[in-house]
Amino acid sequence: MNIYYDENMPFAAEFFAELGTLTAFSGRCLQAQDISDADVLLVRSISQVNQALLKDNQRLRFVGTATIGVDHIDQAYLAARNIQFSSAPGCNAVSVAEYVLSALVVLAERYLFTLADLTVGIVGAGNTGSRLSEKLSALNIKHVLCDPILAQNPDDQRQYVTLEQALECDVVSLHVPLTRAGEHATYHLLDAERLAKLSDQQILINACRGEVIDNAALLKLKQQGQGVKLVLDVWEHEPDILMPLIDYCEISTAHIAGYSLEGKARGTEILYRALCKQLAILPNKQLKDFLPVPAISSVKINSPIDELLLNQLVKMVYDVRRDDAIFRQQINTQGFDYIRKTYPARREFSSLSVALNNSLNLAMPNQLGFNFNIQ
Ligand SMILES: NC(=O)C1=CN([C@@H]2O[C@H](COP(=O)(O)OP(=O)(O)OC[C@H]3O[C@@H](n4cnc5c(N)ncnc54)[C@H](O)[C@@H]3O)[C@@H](O)[C@H]2O)C=CC1
Ligand SMILES: O=C(O)C(=O)[C@H](O)COP(=O)(O)O
Repeated sequence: MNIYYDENMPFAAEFFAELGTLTAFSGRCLQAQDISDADVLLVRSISQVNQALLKDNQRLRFVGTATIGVDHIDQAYLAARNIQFSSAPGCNAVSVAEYVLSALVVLAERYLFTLADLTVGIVGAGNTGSRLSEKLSALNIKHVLCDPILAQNPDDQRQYVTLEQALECDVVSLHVPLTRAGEHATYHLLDAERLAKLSDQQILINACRGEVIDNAALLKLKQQGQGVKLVLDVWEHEPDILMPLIDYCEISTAHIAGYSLEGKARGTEILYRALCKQLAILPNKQLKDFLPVPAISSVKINSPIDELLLNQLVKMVYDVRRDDAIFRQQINTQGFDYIRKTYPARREFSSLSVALNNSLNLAMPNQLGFNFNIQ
């Protein structure tokens, strides 16, 4: 069985070598002739999987994308050809939530505000939005959810607000899929009219898909003095992004919000399990056997935990300023994809054990994700 996989898929060899002959490819420039003899194709978000890519292949049985987003996959075409498909729902949701939290911590320090005074509007309350909600709850940060699709689900007991209400919050964080049609289409959800209503007291974070914000309209508004503070991880037309927008960002990064090692590798693991199921074999490998020991795995806290201390912990595991600095330094010389391909290993909060003194700390903010324990 010929298995072709994106070279930017951690532990692909460890998971898949037993199942077939492996060939790695570079995702952005993948072409039909490269995969004409593939039985299994494993991609990431930068490969468009459609009729044009698959036209020379008559034997493909399985396509997997090690990502949450599926806007690069023509699922109707795969179904019409009876090719099994799997994505990796939720694989890097924690990573995205930790990116947003790190950005908020950095901006709180930059502008001297207290996170607990903020209200965050989470637009899209699926996996990434929900993980963010849990972490904000742990920090007592008020937040509201906007998700008109989940709001219709009688089994979902959460309270929802409208998009216009979410856009009035101190922080607006976008967590929707990119959809171009239908009642809840998200393409240019934040168009010129909605963007114009945001003020310089607000923070707008986009770590879902660039096309959810009209980037040209945003740039025009910024050039006219629009003050909203921007955190952009995703951009329209990646990798050929609207470069002048970078200078108007507080934090700008190269679509790496979901790039924790755990997040990327969970995507590989989910596809391994899906392929095993398709082949009717029992999976015998798991991610925890491959993840390296983190550089810093434990710390001890000797005072009561408060917001400042928690902010320090967040930055210790992931400080988004590093990614922002690399982006600004390398985007002109190396380009968008190079920054992503050479992304250093970044671990999730759960990789850090935090020992607390029980007599000083009555409650542990477990939902934040650190591995708290009492000593
Ligand atoms: N920057 C990055 O590295 C990453 C970006 N993403 C992007 O984030 C997106 C969201 O990820 P998940 O939360 O895991 O997906 P999900 O599918 O679990 O949740 C998305 C939620 O958005 C809601 N939604 C859809 N249209 C909406 C609208 N018009 N208004 C409000 N809510 C709407 C859906 O009902 C759903 O609950 C992905 O589709 C992907 O494009 C995901 C992972 C990493
Ligand atoms: O999971 C998603 O959806 C994402 O946006 C991924 O983090 C994108 O990573 P690549 O697939 O572009 O490496």
